[in-house]
Amino acid sequence: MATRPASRQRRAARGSQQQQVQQQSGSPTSTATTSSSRLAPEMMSSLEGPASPRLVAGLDNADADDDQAATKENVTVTVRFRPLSPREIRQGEEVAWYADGDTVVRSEQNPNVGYAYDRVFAPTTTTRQVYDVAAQHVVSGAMEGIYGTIFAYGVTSSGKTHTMHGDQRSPGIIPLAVKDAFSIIQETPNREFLLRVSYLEIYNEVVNDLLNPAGQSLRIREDPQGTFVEGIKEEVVLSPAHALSLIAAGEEHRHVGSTNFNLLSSRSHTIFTLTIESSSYGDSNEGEAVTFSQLNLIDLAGSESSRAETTGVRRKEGSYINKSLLTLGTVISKLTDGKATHIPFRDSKLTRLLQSSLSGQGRVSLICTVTPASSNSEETHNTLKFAHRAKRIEVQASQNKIIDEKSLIKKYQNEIRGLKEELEQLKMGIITGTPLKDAEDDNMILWKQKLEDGNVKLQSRLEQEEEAKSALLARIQRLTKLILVSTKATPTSRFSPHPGPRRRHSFGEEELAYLPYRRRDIMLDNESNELLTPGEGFGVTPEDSSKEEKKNRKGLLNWFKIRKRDGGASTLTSSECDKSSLTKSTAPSTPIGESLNFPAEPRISTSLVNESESADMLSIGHGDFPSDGLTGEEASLASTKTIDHVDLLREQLKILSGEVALHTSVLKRLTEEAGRNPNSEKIQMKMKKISDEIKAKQQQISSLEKQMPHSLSNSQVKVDKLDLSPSYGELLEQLNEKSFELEVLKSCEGSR
Ligand SMILES: Nc1ncnc2c1ncn2[C@@H]1O[C@H](COP(=O)(O)OP(=O)(O)OP(=O)(O)O)[C@@H](O)[C@H]1O
Repeated sequence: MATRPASRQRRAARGSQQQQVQQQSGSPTSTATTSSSRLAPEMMSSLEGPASPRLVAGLDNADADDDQAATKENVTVTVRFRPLSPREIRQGEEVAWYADGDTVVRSEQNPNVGYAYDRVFAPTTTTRQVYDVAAQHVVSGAMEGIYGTIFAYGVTSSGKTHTMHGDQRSPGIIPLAVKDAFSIIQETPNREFLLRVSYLEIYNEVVNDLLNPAGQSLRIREDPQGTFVEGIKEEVVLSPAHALSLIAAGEEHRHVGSTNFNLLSSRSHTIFTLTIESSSYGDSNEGEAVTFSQLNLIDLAGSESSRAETTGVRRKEGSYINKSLLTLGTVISKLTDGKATHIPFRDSKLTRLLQSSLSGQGRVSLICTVTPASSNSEETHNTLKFAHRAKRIEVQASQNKIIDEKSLIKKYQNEIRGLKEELEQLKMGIITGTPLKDAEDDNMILWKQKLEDGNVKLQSRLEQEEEAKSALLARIQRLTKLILVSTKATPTSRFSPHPGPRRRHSFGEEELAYLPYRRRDIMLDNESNELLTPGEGFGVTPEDSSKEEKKNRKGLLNWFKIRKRDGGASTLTSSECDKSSLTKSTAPSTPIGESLNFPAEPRISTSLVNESESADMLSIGHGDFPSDGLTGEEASLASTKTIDHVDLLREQLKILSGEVALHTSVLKRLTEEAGRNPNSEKIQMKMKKISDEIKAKQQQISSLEKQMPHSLSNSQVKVDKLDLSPSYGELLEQLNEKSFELEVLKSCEGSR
């Protein structure tokens, strides 16, 4: 008996070699290749491939009609088999369903029962391959303004979280999509982008904000653009590592628990949303509508049979999960039966939030995860029927444009434009409406008088001008860096209607730190058994991947850190911004940067720095600032420096908090591992190392926090010391703006 499940399991693993396997089993379908004609007619669905990525309205010549243009597509439906788990094999489970070729799932018991989909992935398929077929076109569409939704559906323990989040060896659809989004920006030099993320869970029919623990029981509201969650926190993201660190922080708050079937079972549905705005690059975008879309990446909780849990909290969770999934099923049935007059979207939070996607706005990809195991045969059959129905949903892939006031990128672009004009005026000395020439004449007299008196007021005024210019530059630079552009120097092409060469992603260690090293280690078996599938290699050779790994060893988080320091350093120079002081900037300047005669930062880069450099950055502290008893010039420069320093401190705090979240997440996983392997010294050592790192980072956080008010009050004192004219006072007020992050947050919330 022990060998039978293994041979069955191998059969499921060899979808493409099914002919040979079926001959072994003597199955009546042994001569069949992937043929839909053998399927019961009512069970066949279209065998066409997944919707191809198409640009609906080319941005080059988009006019009002083009904007409305839409292409009808069907939801992309794929089925992913996971391998039998060691436990299932030990228990003598047999294969009940298997992949018959690339597009058909067939029942082992009744070979006439089969279902066809856009693609069926055998257990050996890597998540990278799943991504290429089931997700890439949705992600690239979203970057072009077409709403996109990708979700994993299946019974508990069938592999949804493995598919959507993955592990460090095999990152899931979410990290791959995040990485892809940033690669697309890099490959699109003619446009500028603003990306923000939100992350929520629906737990027991309550919507919680995973990025903000205070955001519990949020309300779902509607506006002409569709449903949205009121008060959800949105964060502008600057790099893949930044976005992934937010997911890591969010995962800390997600509800998971162990069930009879899965040690780490998701007890809530999660929706990770990437909001993408873009407009053409440069100053010519004034008045142009902004391309806007959202990409929803959804990890559903798994439906559970009554044998899963019979008591307590898990049972209650299970019934909420089942109810919302049932509503999802009903909604999909009604959407596809053509006669339904009422679609019960409002019957569950999940369907309410998915309403726009399911009613046809944008691309949808449904990845159904299934286990071949015979004990789950009935549940798998239900999943297959659900997937089959969903295939009939029609969606419209149309590009979305929005008007100014809804757009955050527009808000920033306008503000940058305004500040640049102000800066020009300041340079020409006309900012207060008092011609500088007159002022200069006055000042010449004053100058003589002051010289005679030994007063250096003019000097001070020149310094104030410099300071005001620096402040404007700093503000422009801070806003500019939120808008992402490619570092490629020459804009060559607009969005290409044809997909470009396939992007291959490699991740830095820290980017995936929130994921378990190898999720399969924590299956219910309490043993470190391998599932019978080879490790995933992302379609690259081990050699390639080890090279890539080395190249990215430090991950993009470090790039993010050093970039901040570059940004800080540049604002510390004079308004003329001596380029030689910024030789670290490896990428070409953006036009905005050039026109302002200061080097813009490389906003997408994989430049690597080592830990000691980031430690350097953290050591920028009081020592860098002039002590009391400064000359006017020193005080003036110091106030600018101090304000920039406060910004820098805030960003360092943000980065450190992200790192603490990542480390805490790793520690949590290690603790669970230690519970299962109490004698493993290696795990204990790792845990100690991680806790030490958390402590060290927490100390850094508290020392930075102590510096914050000190820096601010220092700055205030120094600014007060200067005898400021009202116009300079106004400009300096900008230096003392409220927290930059708070402002961004407010804008994000206000933009809904
Ligand atoms: N394709 C796969 N290849 C290898 N291992 C897999 C695969 N799919 C799932 N697994 C393993 O099976 C176990 C259960 O998977 P996972 O937690 O992703 O299921 P789930 O559907 O998200 O469950 P739940 O609904 O209970 O959260 C995990 O240990 C996971 O690593």
